[in-house]
Amino acid sequence: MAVYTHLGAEQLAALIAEFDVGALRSAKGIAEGVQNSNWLIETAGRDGSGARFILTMYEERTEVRELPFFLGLMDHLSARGCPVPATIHDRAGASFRQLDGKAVALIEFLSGVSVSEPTVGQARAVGEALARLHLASLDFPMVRTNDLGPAGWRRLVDGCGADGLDRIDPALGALVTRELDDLEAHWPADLPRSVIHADLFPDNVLMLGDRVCGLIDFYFACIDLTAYDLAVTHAAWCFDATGRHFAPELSAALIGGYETVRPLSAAERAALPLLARGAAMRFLSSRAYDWLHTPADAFVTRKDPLAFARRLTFYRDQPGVFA
Ligand SMILES: Nc1ncnc2c1ncn2[C@@H]1O[C@H](COP(=O)(O)OP(=O)(O)OP(=O)(O)O)[C@@H](O)[C@H]1O
Ligand SMILES: N[C@@H](CCO)C(=O)O
Repeated sequence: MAVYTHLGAEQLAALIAEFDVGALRSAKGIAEGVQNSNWLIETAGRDGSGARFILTMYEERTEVRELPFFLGLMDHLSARGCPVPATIHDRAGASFRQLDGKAVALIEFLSGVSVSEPTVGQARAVGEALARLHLASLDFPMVRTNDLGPAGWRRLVDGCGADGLDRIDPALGALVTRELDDLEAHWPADLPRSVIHADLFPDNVLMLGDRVCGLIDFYFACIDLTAYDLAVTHAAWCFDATGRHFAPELSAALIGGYETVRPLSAAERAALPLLARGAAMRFLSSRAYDWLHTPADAFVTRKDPLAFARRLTFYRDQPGVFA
């Protein structure tokens, strides 16, 4: 359960009183998520008819100095009509506050549920929503570089130690070494750049039927190659959880939906196989690092790196899926 910090009722009530949202009525810890602590908050609302919010307490993996970028981006996208939660600013106008030495933000609650077996209609809608996010962020003035690009993957892989990858699977070290060298040598520099979400997995999209109601968890967002974000979303949506089964119909729907809003250039389309290998390497390297550095009996469930090793092999062997 991802509530790492206990907050007492009095402490929560005093915190909520700093916002113009009515008095606290209830607060329930949210089990999903591994990075930060989240509560579903109910208040009386400004007019007494009730209102719901998400309270996020940023734990050590989110850098507080980066919050103005993440929260400012959410406000920017929300103001431009994207289904992104806005932050509720406190009475002094701040988008986050300090509580018990940690940063906390009150965030608009959005309806919807995360799907685990996406349909073609849902994949299409996510593609469209991602393209709208890219276009809506073009005039966002802040900058954050991607610390999980090729140099970041190398850092994580080095952090796995000389035989760490092979302890996960005997063939993993050789695969990663070969692919990482090749990705570093050929990673494109001249494709269009924009804000990217960089982690748009199904658990970060709230849906009702085929409608995208919420894009959440912007804590990896940064400026990078726009088409790389489509590749990340492809890797996240177009396979089963094990990475063994590719769903061509979801792939066509995701990319088709994206292109109804933002057509890819010929260079972006040609780069997709490489970008998808990079996307697979991104999650393979972070999952492998966490796999080796998280005790087996820890509070959080470790995510399987091999599910992304299989995607990496698939993208390497089947570049034609993007033709
Ligand atoms: N704005 C929102 N509206 C409704 N529900 C939300 C909202 N933000 C978060 N949630 C709920 O809280 C859960 C955890 O949120 P989130 O994924 O941001 O946590 P996290 O610990 O930062 O994530 P992760 O482990 O994916 O990095 C989500 O799965 C969703 O159910
Ligand atoms: N979405 C990521 C976790 C956050 O980086 C994964 O599934 O590995």
